[in-house]
This record gives sequence, C-alpha cells and structure tokens, in this order.
Amino acid sequence: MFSLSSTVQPQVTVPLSHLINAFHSPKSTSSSVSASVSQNQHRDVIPEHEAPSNEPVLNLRDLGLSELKIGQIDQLVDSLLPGICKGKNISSHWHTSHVSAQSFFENKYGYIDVFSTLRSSCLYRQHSRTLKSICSDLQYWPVFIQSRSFKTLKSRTRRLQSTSERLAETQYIAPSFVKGFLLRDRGSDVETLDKLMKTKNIPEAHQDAFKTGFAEGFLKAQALTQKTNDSLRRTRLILFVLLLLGIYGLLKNPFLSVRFRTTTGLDSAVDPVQMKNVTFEHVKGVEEAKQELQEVVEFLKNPQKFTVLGGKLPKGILLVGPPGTGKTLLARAVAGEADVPFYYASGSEFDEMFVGVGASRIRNLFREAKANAPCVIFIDELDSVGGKRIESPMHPYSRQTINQLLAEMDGFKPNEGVIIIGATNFPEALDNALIRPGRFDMQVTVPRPDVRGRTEILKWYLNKIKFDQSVDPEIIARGTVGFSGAELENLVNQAALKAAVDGKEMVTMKELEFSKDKILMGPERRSVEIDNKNKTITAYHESGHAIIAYYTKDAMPINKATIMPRGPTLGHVSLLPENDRWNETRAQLLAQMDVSMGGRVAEELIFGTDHITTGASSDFDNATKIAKWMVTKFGMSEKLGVMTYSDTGKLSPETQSAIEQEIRILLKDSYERAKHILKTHAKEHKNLAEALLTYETLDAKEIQIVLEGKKLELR
Ligand SMILES: Nc1ncnc2c1ncn2[C@@H]1O[C@H](COP(=O)(O)OP(=O)(O)OP(=O)(O)O)[C@@H](O)[C@H]1O
Ligand SMILES: [Zn+2]
Repeated sequence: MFSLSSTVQPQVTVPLSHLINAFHSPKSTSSSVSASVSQNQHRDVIPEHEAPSNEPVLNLRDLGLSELKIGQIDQLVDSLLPGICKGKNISSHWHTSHVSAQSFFENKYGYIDVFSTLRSSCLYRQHSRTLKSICSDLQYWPVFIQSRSFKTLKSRTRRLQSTSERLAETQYIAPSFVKGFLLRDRGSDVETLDKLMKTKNIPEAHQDAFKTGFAEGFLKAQALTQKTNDSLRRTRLILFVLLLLGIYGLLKNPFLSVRFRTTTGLDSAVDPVQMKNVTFEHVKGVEEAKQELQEVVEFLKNPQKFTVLGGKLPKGILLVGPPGTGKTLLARAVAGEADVPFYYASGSEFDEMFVGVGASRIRNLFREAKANAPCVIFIDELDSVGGKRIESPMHPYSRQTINQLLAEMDGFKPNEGVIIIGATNFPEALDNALIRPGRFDMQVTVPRPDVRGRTEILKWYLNKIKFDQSVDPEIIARGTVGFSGAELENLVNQAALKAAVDGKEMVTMKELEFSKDKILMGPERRSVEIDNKNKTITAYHESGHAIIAYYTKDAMPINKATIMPRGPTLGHVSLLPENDRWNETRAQLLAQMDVSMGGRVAEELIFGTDHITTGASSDFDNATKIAKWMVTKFGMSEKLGVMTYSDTGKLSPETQSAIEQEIRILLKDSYERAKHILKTHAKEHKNLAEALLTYETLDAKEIQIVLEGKKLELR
C-alpha cells in the first residue's frame, strides 16, 4: 500500500487487505468493496463484472506467488496498481470510457489506464474472472498515474519510464537520478531477476507482472534513498551556513573580537573607527589644547599643503594631564574634525608576558594605519608601553615593545599622513628616546579645568538632562575646584540619578549640591544615630565657622552649612571662592585660619573649657598648615624674613625654634580674633546653631536670613 503525493488528485486509499482478499476470494472482496462505495457511484459507467458465484476461488498458490512474503505482495500489488493511494474517504469516482489504446489514453489524460494494462496482461487472460471482478470494483475509484510524456509504444521500458516519471513528479526526485537509472546497463539486473524467478518457480505467465513489480519496488527504494540523501545534504548545508554565521558574529562582536585578539596575539586592535560624531565642540574647558591641536587637524585634512611649503609636522603628539581631563576625547576630536580613521590602542595592551607579542601588535597597528593614511593612531597610557626601560620580571619583553614602537615611528616619513597621539599622566616616566625630536616631539598639556571651564563642562552635561531653570552651573563650578571633566560629568549624572530616586521631574540645585558633597566627602550617613548632645555640639561648632566666615572681610563667601554626617565628618561648612585663586593675599590666608579656629572657639565659649571635643583636629591641621607656609614658604613673617625654609629638619635649632614660635604666634592671634568675633555675635551664633538643629542644612541665602535676625520660612 502506498500513497501518492498531493500532486495527484484526488487521493484514495485501498487497504491492502482488500486486495489480498480480492486475490484470495474475489467474491467477498468485490462485494464488500463495492458496498462501501456503491452509494456514491454514478452509474453512468458500465459495470463490467458479473456475479462471481460459480467462479473458482483463486489464491496466491494459484497465482504462483505462494512463496511471496506479505511485504513482497505489497510491492507486487503496488506495481500492478500503482495509482491506488491512501485517503480518508472516496470523494469522487473515475469516469471511464472505452479507450482505443492505452498509449492513447495516457497521452490524452496524462496517466496510465491501469485497468487496460491489467486487462492486456496474460495474468488477466488466465484469471480473467477474478481480475475482472477486482477491476470492476476498482474502476469506481480514481486511480491516477501521472505520466505526461508522449507515448506511442507500449513496452516494458516505456512502462518503467512512465513509472519513474511518476515518481519523479510525485516525490520531487531530481530527474537526473531517473535518467541515470534508465540509462544504466540493466543486463545483470535482468539476469538476476530471471534467476530469481526460476528459483521461485514463477510461471511464465506471471513473470511479466512480477518483473514490473520488482523493478518498481527497486525504484521506490532508490527514490527513498535519494530523498534521504537530499534531506541530509540540506541539513549539512544549513549547519554550514549556521557555522559561517556564528564565526562572522564572533568576529563582529567587539567584546569577543578583542578577546579573540588578546588570546591569539596575532592581531592588535587594528580596527579603525570613524570619528565623525566627535568634534572639538564636545571638549570643553581646554581651549589652549584645542588651539594647539587645530594645526594637526589642518595637516590631516590636507597633508600636501604642508609638504609644498616644506614644513614638517611632529609625528607624535603627547597629551599630558591628570586622569579624566579629556585626553582621549581630544584625540578622538582631532580625528573627527579631520574626518580620518581613528586607531585606538591602550599601552597596556602591548605589555605582554610573551616574547614578541607586544612588538607584533605594534607592527600590525602601524601597518594597518599606514595603509589607511591619513589617520590618527591614539596610544592611551603611553607610559605603560613607553615607560623607562625598567627590566622587571613582570614585564620581561617591554624593551622589545618599546624598540618596536621607536622603529615604527622612525620608519615613516613625517608627511605620510599618520599622526600618533599618545596620552600619559606621568610624562616624567616616559623613556627619553620616545620624547626626543622626531618621535613624540610635541607636548600638549591638558590641565584640570578652571572655574570657567568647569562651568562650560557642567552646562554641556546639564543640557543632556532635564534641569530646573533655577540651577546655576557657575555656583557648582565654584565649589568644585580641582574636579576633572570626567568628575563633573559624573556629578551631573549622580544628580540626575538622585532626582530620579526621589521621584522628581527635574534636577535642581539641591541634587547637584548633594552629589557634589557625595563626591567630595563620601555618602551621607543618615543611618547614624547621633544623640542630641553631640548634635548640639556640632551645630554650635559649625555655626562658629560660619559666623567667622560671614563677619571676616577677606574670608570666602559661605555656600552652605550642615550638621548631616557625611563620610568621616559630623558636619561641615563649605565656602565658595568667587574665582579660582591663583594667588592669595596675607589677609585671605589669615581669614582662612580664623574660620578654621571658629569651631573650637565656639565649643569653648558655649560649653566651657572642660567640654571641648576632638572634633577640631582637622581644623587645626588646616590652620597650622597655612601658618607654616606663611612662615617657611611665602616669606610672610617679619621675624624670619623673606626666605624659604624647605627642609626644616636640616636647619639650626635656633632657626627651627624661631619658625615654631612664629607659627604659634600666628595661630594664637588667629584664635583670639575668632574668639572676639564670636563673643561679639553671640546672638547670631545661637540663632544659627538653633536653625541648624531644626533644618540640618542651610544654604547661603538661608544663613543670611538667620544672621539678619529674620525668621526662616518653614520648609
Ligand atoms: N574637557 C572635557 N569636556 C567634556 N567632557 C569631558 C572633558 N574631560 C573629560 N570629559 C568626559 O570624561 C570622559 C573621560 O575622559 P577621557 O577618557 O577623555 O579622559 P582621559 O584624560 O583620557 O583620562 P585617562 O587619562 O584616565 O585616560 C570623557 O569621555 C568625557 O565624557
Ligand atoms: Zn570644624
């Protein structure tokens, strides 16, 4: 039993048992089969069978097929009635008509008239009644064998061909396979088949049919093998494509590709990046550095212009500055402004434990860059590859790497269009050979931004978030002396996070101040339970500092006072210089000392000498440091004159004691001045301390309100 594929319509199934029964007992089979379909039949066909009541019963032995197994019978039946297929119900029947010749029928309808084939076989002639009855039953079912070629001759070969074509069409077998089968020399096959028939004692009359069945069984097996091979080939192809995609993805993923490179060591980070989106606009507060680099941009844009004039540009530019000041950003901006490829490499990448790996990476990097000139090579952390050649067991091959770098830098002409930008935090750590002319011979300093630079950087990053109009970037800039660009970026980001956590829609000054303090002094310690007594002491101590600052002419303006513990402190008062102070006057230094003294003076005045605390130690450190510098560095002591005393340990004991005495006098005077101010403003001091106990934190305006004796609005 088999089924035709869906290309053959409609699909019908004849259970094999019916056919076997038909061979065994045509009578019962024919009646049962016809019964199952008779209701649907249009009787416009001429039933060809007669009641087989007195027919001799035919079985497999009679057919000479007694030795065939069930499977073989299946095949035989299949071959005889190849159009019969599986189906759920019989939806229509075959409208037959008398046909003049089978070949005519086939040509006209495109499929074989199985019954004519059967009728014309010798088997039919011998057992005409039995087969007649099968045929008459079967002819009500549509049994099609697809066969589209033109035929005029009916022969075994033809039949084989038509069958093979059927298989080719219905099971999508490659026609080439069928052709191969047909063209094959079948002599030996036929011989074996003849031998087989002899051994099986198959009567001559049945041999024709038997052979056909045999051949078709063979074809079917072949088709199956072909199908399996096809699907195997398809699976292999899919796997191969997947493998290729996997490898491609592996190489494209930057993280994986970096790992890949690192582990193979064959290839350095030689993928250039186009930096169109980074320009000098993105780097704020380093105007001088930008101006110096402008000419490098011009050179990269138009190298010929420089060559014509005979001008020589440095091959290497060294960006020197503290971490986070925007050295990498500047180098990217150079490439972006000139619109040339940017090759990034970090010095530590070249620092390898294995011989030659670092050197080969440098070689690769330069080879790639030269091929893509004009371009920029940026080597971050240059000191880790070009540091002084310390022979250390940790960096056994650093020498080789430096030498390779030197050789590469010497190896290309100045106007070749490759600019190497190195960055370092420690220029003094670099190998002298690297910074001589012809290598990194131009140094550009990238300092920490000044107050104007900080304001610009803050504005730049504030514009990327939602902030309230009341935010004044300048105030934050003034309170962030020494912050780098990266730290300011972080400050704005932290403020945005804080606002989000607090459920605010915009970043206000409060969040910016909060994140500034967090960066400067560590996170708030809200969880710390401070008893009222200590809180009160802290409030008076901090108010003491604030009062001195407020009433001393040369002191910096107050920014804020708080008794919120943060990091190691219990509270603090922050002052804001109007500008970055490049120079400080004697009066300003004395004022700073007085403000420092304010804390302890307040404790003493309010709680008595016995209750002073350890809280003033850092204030004294600060005041002592200023006094010492005034005496030993700034020539601000009348007694010791305009002279510096660098190594006080090596000085004569007299000088040492004279210095000590001067410092002590300065500190004592400062303490007394502070005491005077606090005594004079005892009322304001008390008010401010109480306001701090109520509100914990007061900003400059609020402090002013309290000190003017006005009432603070409840927040
Ligand atoms: N002047 C600046 N203007 C704008 N953004 C800046 C500036 N300086 C630093 N930043 C920000 O900080 C980030 C880090 O800066 P960058 O990596 O360029 O510093 P660097 O000097 O190369 O630091 P390092 O020495 O640690 O490599 C930058 O990507 C940028 O977002
Ligand atoms: Zn203090």
